[in-house]
Amino acid sequence: MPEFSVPAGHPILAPMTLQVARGDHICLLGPSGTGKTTLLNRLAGLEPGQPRPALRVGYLFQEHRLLPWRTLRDNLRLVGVSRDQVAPLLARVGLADAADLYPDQLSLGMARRAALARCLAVRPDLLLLDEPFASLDPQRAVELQGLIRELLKQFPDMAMICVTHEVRDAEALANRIWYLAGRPACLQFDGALDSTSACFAGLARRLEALGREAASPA
Ligand SMILES: Nc1ncnc2c1ncn2[C@@H]1O[C@H](COP(=O)(O)OP(=O)(O)OP(=O)(O)O)[C@@H](O)[C@H]1O
Repeated sequence: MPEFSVPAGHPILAPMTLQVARGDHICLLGPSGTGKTTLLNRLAGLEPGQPRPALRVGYLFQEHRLLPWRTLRDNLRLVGVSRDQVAPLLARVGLADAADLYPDQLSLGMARRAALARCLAVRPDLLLLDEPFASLDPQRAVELQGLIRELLKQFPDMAMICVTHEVRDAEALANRIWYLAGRPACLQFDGALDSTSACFAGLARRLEALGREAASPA
């Protein structure tokens, strides 16, 4: 995977160079408003003046961003999914019967899964998820988490970076944690996640302490 960098002079992010390996499953945590979405945009090559990234990126935005006047089938066809592949792709995300529905006919959870299908359509090297569980009821959130875990198993070379506010999401999905904080924001923690409960509890306490430090005046 190529190196990612943030140049000096960025309005909210400190200069940094980030290495992401194939198959990395990273959860990106940090206080609200720190710049987590901005960092994802940077990684996706969406900031003004950035060149196209040298890898395929699937980006699940906070909103589904499907075209509301097109069916799911057409939304997928427009990103290059062949006629034959629409049904299998929708089946992968549990929407086998939804090809002819419009985005407005979907629940929030279904729309997010449809958007996830569109991300997968580009066969991404890097999957970016921006708060995928936000606003879902606990049952739907657990279902989506299970689906994402399954997809990560099916695509072992794909790297994932998932923004979340819940340390528990990291426990379920990640093998690595980034903690972004400060102004300008930088990665104050980048480490492997050992999901044994003792280590995990220690990590959660450490991230909480980093959050308190970041929030306290200098
Ligand atoms: N180019 C820019 N110039 C100035 N400010 C910016 C720029 N890009 C983003 N911001 C501001 O930086 C802040 C951080 O935004 P961002 O959405 O990335 O944070 P976040 O950590 O994802 O927040 P949340 O957890 O609440 O979703 C916001 O107030 C945003 O308006």
